[in-house]
Amino acid sequence: MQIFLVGGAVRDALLGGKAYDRDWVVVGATPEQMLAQGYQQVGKDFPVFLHPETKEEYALARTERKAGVGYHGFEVFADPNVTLEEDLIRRDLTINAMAQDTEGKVIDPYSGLEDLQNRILRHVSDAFAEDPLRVLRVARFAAKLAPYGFELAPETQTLMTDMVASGELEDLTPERVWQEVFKALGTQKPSVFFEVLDKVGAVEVLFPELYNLHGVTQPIKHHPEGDVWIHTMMVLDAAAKLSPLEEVRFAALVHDLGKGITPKELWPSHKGHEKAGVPLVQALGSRYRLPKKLQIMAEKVTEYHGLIHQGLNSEGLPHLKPQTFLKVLKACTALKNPEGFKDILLACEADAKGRLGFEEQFYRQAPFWLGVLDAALRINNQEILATGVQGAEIAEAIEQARVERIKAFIHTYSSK
Ligand SMILES: Nc1ccn([C@@H]2O[C@H](COP(=O)(O)OP(=O)(O)OP(=O)(O)O)[C@@H](O)[C@H]2O)c(=O)n1
Repeated sequence: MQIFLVGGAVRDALLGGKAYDRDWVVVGATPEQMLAQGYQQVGKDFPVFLHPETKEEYALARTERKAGVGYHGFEVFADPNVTLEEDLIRRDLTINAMAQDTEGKVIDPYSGLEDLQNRILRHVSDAFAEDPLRVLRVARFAAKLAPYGFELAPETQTLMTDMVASGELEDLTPERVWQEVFKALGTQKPSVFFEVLDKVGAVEVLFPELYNLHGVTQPIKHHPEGDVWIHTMMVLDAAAKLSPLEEVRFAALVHDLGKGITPKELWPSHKGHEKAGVPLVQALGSRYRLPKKLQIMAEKVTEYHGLIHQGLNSEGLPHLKPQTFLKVLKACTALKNPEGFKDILLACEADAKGRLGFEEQFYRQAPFWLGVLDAALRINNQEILATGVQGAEIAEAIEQARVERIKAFIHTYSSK
């Protein structure tokens, strides 16, 4: 029986990076023989085993993974009927189809090293087409490896385009699709993921709401670079620079979906696109069964980013009524979760970075909104109760006091 390190761990080590997962493949042993040698089977339908010496590390790794620290466990895949070369040829990309023996020697029957050095994402064989998820995996690797500048091999791009055209992506479970999207959102340049998917026709199939943003124009003064799709990709990458949270990045991705359905007579201002976008974000969220936290932030940013940008006008002066400021804060649950509101502001800052001439303005906008929030939160309940109000009137009095505090803050701010 021989054991080889395979996949991402070999690839990332050769790239000089750090690997979290370590996958091994065993050649020449049956599951029974592995069990007899002390390996522990962890997968029911698929032969996945735990190395006898790594049980503790595995247990620790599972806790670490839960805490989001990373994963250093060992998983051993074994199929007694295949050789190492047969195993590797069934893998997705040549850079993922290298193995390393226990002495550290690299086994590379499909020129993965050459592709790694030339920064090429190339499929190993026709077996690539057996799993349509690989279309998303390749896009995700392009995003993950973007700092190294990887390109898609033309033949791989053609195969991916054919796979998309055949309609098989529609059979993927929402969970598998979302898992890839989520990982891609975590990369330094998530736009690469969507650009690659778009190139092979997969955005139209999987995210028609995003696809609709192509060719939709906006005011040229702020968007000399192009349409809402390009703006969205810029905003997404800006969000990735501003926040490690997938919630913020996803909100940035979907914040302008409404522009894809605004009637042409409302171009390029797209008045009302914020509200119009909310049902689209909801539909996308339920299609992929997105986590609630992520979904809620995306809906809030979509609905309120326009108003948040109008907190201060272009001269830097407060621009909304105190009641409207309070309405936005309440709708964004900022009064209950001030830290969460900061994340909403980050998504709006990313939006400003995707518009020429807005970034500077936003640097004043965010602290201003936090000032408004602080004013709204500075309510002394005792003071309110001392006025003698009772029952339902208490809530009204608190509301009124909040409006007054915001008014006072706006006044001080404007007279500075
Ligand atoms: N649909 C899939 C899933 C996995 N693999 C193979 O299984 C390995 C391990 O898969 P995974 O852990 O998902 O990816 P990694 O390459 O380890 O990369 P990362 O950890 O960055 O996701 C891959 O390298 C690849 O060889 C594959 O060919 N096709």
